[in-house]
Amino acid sequence: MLWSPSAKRVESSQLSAFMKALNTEFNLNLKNYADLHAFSVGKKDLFWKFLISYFGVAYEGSLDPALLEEGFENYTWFSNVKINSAENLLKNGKADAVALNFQHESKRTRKITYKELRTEVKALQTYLKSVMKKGDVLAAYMPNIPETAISMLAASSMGGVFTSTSCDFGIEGVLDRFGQSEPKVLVAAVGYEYGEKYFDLQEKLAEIEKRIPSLEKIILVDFLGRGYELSKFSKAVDYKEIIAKNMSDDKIEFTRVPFAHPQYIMYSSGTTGKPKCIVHSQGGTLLQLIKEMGLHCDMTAEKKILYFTTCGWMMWNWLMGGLYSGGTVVLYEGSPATPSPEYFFNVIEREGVNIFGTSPKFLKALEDTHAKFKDYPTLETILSTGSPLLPEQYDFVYNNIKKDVLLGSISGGTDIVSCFMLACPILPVYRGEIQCRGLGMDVKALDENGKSVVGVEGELVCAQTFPSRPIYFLNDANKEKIKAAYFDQIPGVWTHGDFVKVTEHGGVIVYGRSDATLNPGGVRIGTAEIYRQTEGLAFILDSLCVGRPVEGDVEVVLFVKLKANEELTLERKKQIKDLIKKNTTPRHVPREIYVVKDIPYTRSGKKVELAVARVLAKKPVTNLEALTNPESLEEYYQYQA
Ligand SMILES: CC(=O)CC(=O)O
Repeated sequence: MLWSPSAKRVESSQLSAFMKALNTEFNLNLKNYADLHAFSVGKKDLFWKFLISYFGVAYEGSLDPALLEEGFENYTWFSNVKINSAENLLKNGKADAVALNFQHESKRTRKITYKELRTEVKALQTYLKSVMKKGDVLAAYMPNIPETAISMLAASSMGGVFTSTSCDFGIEGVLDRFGQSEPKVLVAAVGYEYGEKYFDLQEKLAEIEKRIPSLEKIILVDFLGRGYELSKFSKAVDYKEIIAKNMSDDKIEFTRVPFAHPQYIMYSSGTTGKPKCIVHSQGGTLLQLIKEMGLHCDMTAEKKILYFTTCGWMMWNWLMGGLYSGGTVVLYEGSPATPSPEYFFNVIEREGVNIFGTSPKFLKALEDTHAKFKDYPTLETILSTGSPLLPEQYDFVYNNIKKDVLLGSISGGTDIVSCFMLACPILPVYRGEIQCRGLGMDVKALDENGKSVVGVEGELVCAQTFPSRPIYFLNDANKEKIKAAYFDQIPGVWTHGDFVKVTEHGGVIVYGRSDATLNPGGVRIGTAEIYRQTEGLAFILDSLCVGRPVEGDVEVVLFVKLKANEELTLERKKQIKDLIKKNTTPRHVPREIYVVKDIPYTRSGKKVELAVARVLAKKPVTNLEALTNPESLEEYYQYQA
């Protein structure tokens, strides 16, 4: 065990208070997290209904029945409820409490109180009502700045649907996404800065305006004040101007919509075709995020949460859930390494961040740059997601960043705009293990016979339906795409595509994507098992491991990116192989180890093993726009089977 919460932290947590209240309400005797989790999945209808009343969610209609059908065939949660997610996200913050604290790499900042936020959302909503109606889509091609959150809240407040990509997407990537979701309104930054470099987006935007026929208006945001030429566009209006014109003291009108009304369109980052458009509900997303923020992250009105994310990653949508608490959401825009990782941590110190979210990739970069850390008195929780957090990274955080901190690896994704496994303020942290399975999420590891197993690797499934499952996919009238994505593999359950182990502590270890598992000699090996070994080596900067088909079998091939001025000598190859053999099994040992200049990553920071595996297996790779560095794939072609 690396850390355990103090008695005070356990007692003062919202999760403990929630469990107590649940015991009183239903005359139960739940004593610990395992009991609470068992209740939440055993009596899921009572659990979700209680969550709604406990957290004071605003809605109209009847909570009965919580669910019309068991199973995953149809979305039938709270079919008699009408709700508005923006109304809920904006209702709890005190007028003068800071809702959004914007921090830019250039040291620009802006703090917006809940009162100011409501006023700006109202102003934008007034304008949007002249262009779009309930059910229409507003797309954002935006950095992580307050205007993006305001656009989401304004669209949601009137029953609009919100979708976003980050500004580093190229034209084709934007068209692949918004071309499918068909927005009426596009909110777009005219430029942004990253790593002290300015990226002017005007040319790209002019092209996008021409190529998305559904667009009726483009709202241009010049948040850096660099100026732009409105005449380059035929449908553009200026964000600041429309806000100034529509300012009023009137309250926002919230359109309550059916619980299963669409809220977000998200995009899969597959490498085998156009991204799939995953549609999430207003009610399901809201409930899930209230649960995760309130119970699992212990976010309150007094706290500040910063998750380092772009608007092209679901963690942005997740972060917006922090507003429900009435606390502060800190938006960080720019490169976390500009001017230095230390500067980024200064933000945590200076702004008094309590919950900080990052990724294993950033933690590794911090380790590699030997960043210096100070004391972060307010920091109580560090979250990490994007890929499995390796055991050595737990050591790094506790030895270098802070000793008394809850290190919560969390895992789920775009498909559920939330998590299956996550942090828990009343449980200890074990090295390399995600603390718990989420409340209301009937998560299991199934072996090859479909049996739920503990202590051995299996396929991650969710055995029962949950409110934040997608309502549908776009362009999927016969539900073929959604079935193929989650329900075809193992009948009756949600198969997530992760290869995991449920531990004896009730925690979970993720070994990688199950479609990227290596199968040499028929034995399933998660890629994270290999990275655990390679990425601790001082000469390796990064690595990627895939299976290469050979004569009816698969051989393990390892690609390594070396640190500057390092070499992969024969001794070092042997060292890698010996280490893998010693700490895993002989089957894990790579047949070949190749040095590459770069490892391909998605824009949300995931290694794209599947794309490399397809290259090696001579299969086509598409949707390259999902990658930050698609050119890196070139050098892998020489290693084809
Ligand atoms: C919560 C997550 O699972 C985020 C991700 O890895 O995309």
